[in-house]
Amino acid sequence: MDEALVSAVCEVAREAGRATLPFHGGAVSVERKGDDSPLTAADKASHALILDALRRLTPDIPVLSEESSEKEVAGRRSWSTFWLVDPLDGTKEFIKGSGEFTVNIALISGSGPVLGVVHVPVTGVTYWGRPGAGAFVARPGQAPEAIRTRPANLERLVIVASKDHAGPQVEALLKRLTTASTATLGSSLKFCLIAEGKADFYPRLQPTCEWDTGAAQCVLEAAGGAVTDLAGHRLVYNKEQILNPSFLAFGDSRPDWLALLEGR
Ligand SMILES: Nc1ncnc2c1ncn2[C@@H]1O[C@H](COP(=O)(O)O)[C@@H](OP(=O)(O)O)[C@H]1O
Ligand SMILES: [Mg+2]
Repeated sequence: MDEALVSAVCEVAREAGRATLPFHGGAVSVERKGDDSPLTAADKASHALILDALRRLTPDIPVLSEESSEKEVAGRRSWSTFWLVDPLDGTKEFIKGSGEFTVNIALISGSGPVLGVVHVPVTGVTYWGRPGAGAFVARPGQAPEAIRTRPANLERLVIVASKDHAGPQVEALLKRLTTASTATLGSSLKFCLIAEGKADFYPRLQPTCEWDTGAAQCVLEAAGGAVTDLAGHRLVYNKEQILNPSFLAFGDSRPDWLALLEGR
């Protein structure tokens, strides 16, 4: 993959982020999808912009977005390479006006991501990563920097968890670990904090879909971390079900994260 494609995809994510901002921070009208999850005009604007831009950039690579039809979701099984897009991850946080939402674009090849771009519209920060090429962050007005996960210090862990969908087992862990500091955050930002060495562990036992994790998993893996199911297998893509299993995301693979989660 050439660097020009990587830069172009980062620019698509930034443009999509700019398209969400006029809808942010005011009274935003919310529709409910078939599964009762929220949908705003910002999700739709970002989806339309990304679809159009990726189709122009790589006409031969199909695109699957959270806002694609169910027919397209089912049709993806025959694709070997495709763009996997969450045009606005953290819609609940977007509606609250918290700024903890992201634009996510992954390139899936076979069963895993080979490029991931996560953009944070409110701060203008963009993360990207490719296996073997490393992970990077670009902050507005600054040159891109390489990012790496950090070794976990079990006495001073930083644990990140969903603000809206943590669930009882993760909440119990956060209460039990008095030596850890915790941050609850919306969206794929949680993976990015681990990728840049500011947090150690993100346990996720509540449902997510492949588009919620593909781009950020790629950034985290390229930064030295991993995302596994509870049996320790890498989270994979283009599964029969678009839903992911419960997973553990971490920067350092040495600690027994499942034992920590289960209080063993
Ligand atoms: N019941 C459910 N089934 C599938 N995915 C769910 C879900 N509840 C939440 N999610 C996913 O969790 C994401 C939010 O995660 P978090 O709480 O970490 O911000 C949502 O992303 P969207 O905001 O893109 O819909 C949604 O895709
Ligand atoms: Mg999402």
